[in-house]
Parts: sequence; C-alpha cells; structure tokens
Amino acid sequence: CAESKKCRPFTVIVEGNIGCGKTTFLDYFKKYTNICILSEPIELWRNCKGHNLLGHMYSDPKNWSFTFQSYVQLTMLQHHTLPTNFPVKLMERSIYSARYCFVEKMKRDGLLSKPSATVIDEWFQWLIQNTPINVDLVVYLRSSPEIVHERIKKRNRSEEMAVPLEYLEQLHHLHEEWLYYKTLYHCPAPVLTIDANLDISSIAEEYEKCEPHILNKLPLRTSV
Ligand SMILES: Cc1cc2cn([C@H]3C[C@H](O)[C@@H](CO)O3)c(=O)nc2[nH]1
Repeated sequence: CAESKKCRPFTVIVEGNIGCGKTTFLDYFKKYTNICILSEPIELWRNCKGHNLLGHMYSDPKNWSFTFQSYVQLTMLQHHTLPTNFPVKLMERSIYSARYCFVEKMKRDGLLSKPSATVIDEWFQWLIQNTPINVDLVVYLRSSPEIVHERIKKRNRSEEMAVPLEYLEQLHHLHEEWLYYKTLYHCPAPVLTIDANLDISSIAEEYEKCEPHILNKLPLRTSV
C-alpha cells in the first residue's frame, strides 16, 4: 500500500536527550511484526563514504557542525519518506529534532555560523512544506541531564566520551521548550510524555501505557 497515497503509515517519532533510552524503547516494540522500526542511522553518520562525520563534529564542532547536521537532515528525510507496507512507522528522532534541538543548540553556541544555520533552515522549511513528512504522534522520553550523563558514560560510545553535563542540560532545555512547555517551535503532532528516568527494570510498564497509542488503537486524549 506504499504506492497509494491514502494509506501512509501511522508515523510515531521517539524524541529525547542523548542517553534517555530511545534504543531500549524501540527494542521493546520489535515484538510486533507489523511495525516499521527506523533507528537513528548513526552508523551512516560514522561512515559516510568513509568519513566519520559524527567523530569530526565532536572533535571539531566549529568546522564540522554544518557538514554533520546537513547529512543528518538528509538521513532523517530518507527515513521520513521511506515507503513501507506496515501500518505503523516508529522512528528514532526526526527532521524536527534535528532542526529544533541540535541545530538550534549549535546555532546558539555559535558552532554554526549565521549563514550556515540559515542554509540548513532554508532546506528544513522547504522540506517540511514540500515533501511527504507526516508525523502522527511524538513520544517524548523525558529525562534528567544528570541521569543521562551517567548512562552515556556507562555506554561509552567513543565519540561521546567528552560530552559535558552542561551540553546535556542545554539539550534537555531545548527538548523541554519544544515538547513539554511548547514555547519554542511548533510541535508536529500530539506528544505522549514518558518518565525516562525510570530504571530499565521498571520502565516496561511505562511503555505499556503508550502501546495502544503507538499501535494507533486509541486516539490520544489531549490531557495525556
Ligand atoms: C536528528 C538528530 C540526531 C542527532 C544526534 N546527534 C548526536 C547526539 C549523539 O551523540 C549521537 C547519536 O544520537 O549523535 C547530533 O549531534 N545531532 C542530531 N540530530
């Protein structure tokens, strides 16, 4: 049914700070055979025709943020527009968090020059108006910077080892402005917030809470 316009998949984007548990969340839904699950293409970011753009970005952000975020925007667009016959598409992050959280932060920190931030935004604005990027639900894994900082250290992804708490705090505030207080940019769909600080042993019941919404079995009550 990917060909015919009318039955595009119910699309859910999973958003949250680095280390908040997005991969764990996606893994929980792998038990369903009819969900198209798209993890963040981090291996592409680490190896774009042999270039580790993620590594460059973390080691020299002033010189590489534009290149990295430009490629992130492309890979996210590829996920948004990937045809699927499954009724549900579950994506890790999106073209929206790329622009409203990460590019925003690099812009505010001066890691992206004004001309570079403008060019990325020109692409972003055109893309969301002219390409079939339809998001039906946002799952916000809401976490505290201190907790995700500990998790990142334990996970010890090489490029992230030097990520300071302060970076995570700013990224957290951008997610809060965008998805919780909704004072930053427009939100593409209703938001279901999950307490991502819960320990992995007790988080499953939090996931169960949103299962019916992700499977598009229940309309989301706005008060959720
Ligand atoms: C959409 C989007 C995801 C994303 C991830 N990242 C970084 C944060 C993590 O260290 C790593 C994997 O999420 O990439 C980024 O700098 N910019 C991004 N933009």
